[in-house]
Amino acid sequence: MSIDRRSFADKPTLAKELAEAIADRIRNAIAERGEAAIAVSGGSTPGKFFAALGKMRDIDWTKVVVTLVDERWVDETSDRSNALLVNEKMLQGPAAVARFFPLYSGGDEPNAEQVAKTNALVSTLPKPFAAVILGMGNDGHTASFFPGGDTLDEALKAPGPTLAIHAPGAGEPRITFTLPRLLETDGLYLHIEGDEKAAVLDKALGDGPVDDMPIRAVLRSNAPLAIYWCP
Ligand SMILES: O=C1O[C@H](COP(=O)(O)O)[C@@H](O)[C@H](O)[C@H]1O
Repeated sequence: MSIDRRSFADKPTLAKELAEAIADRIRNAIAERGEAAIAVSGGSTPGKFFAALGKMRDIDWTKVVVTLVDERWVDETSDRSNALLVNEKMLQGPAAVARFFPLYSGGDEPNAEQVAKTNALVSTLPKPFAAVILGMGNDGHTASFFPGGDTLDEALKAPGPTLAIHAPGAGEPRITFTLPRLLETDGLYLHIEGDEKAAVLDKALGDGPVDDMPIRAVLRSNAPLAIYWCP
């Protein structure tokens, strides 16, 4: 386990520093492989980071593909849609020319047919990811690896690329990249804010079952992880 835990004074500073780190990853991937794919989280935390990254002019956004680590099974008109957040906050200005691969593929339920559609799309992503930016809920979930998830075990072990998951704390049905697929990345980041999340992280770093706090599967993987936190 190699964890680099970084603290920043406030949210704008964290957003700027994280955006610069991800921009470096994107530029390096483009220089090495001609294109870059990043997978970002949704929820309430990443808005400022998305805005800071999307404003960067020294990235060739025509060579960038953005996708989500996970999605609520709602269409993009819903204010619960992670895709809506990415489109409104990041894919504006210079970043508007980037391609976006959504995980939601239609209908009320991520059934086998819908997940197959999403998998067909995300299987065309450049590999590895240039960067994967995870978030974390106060229940210790990350991506849509929720405690009590009906496919949690598979989500943490299967090659994927994505699968459907339902959990009591998840609200809607979900689709999520699997952990092995997310670990195929040049850089792995965890972005959390606030004292409550710092306490959840401290707890997750201690002993205990992965099923109780699925973020532990990330923390206990061999992948180098940079944690970005601010109050
Ligand atoms: O539902 C989700 O929650 C997590 C954490 O979100 P936050 O609101 O506590 O920042 C997020 O990382 C994930 O992508 C999202 O689908």
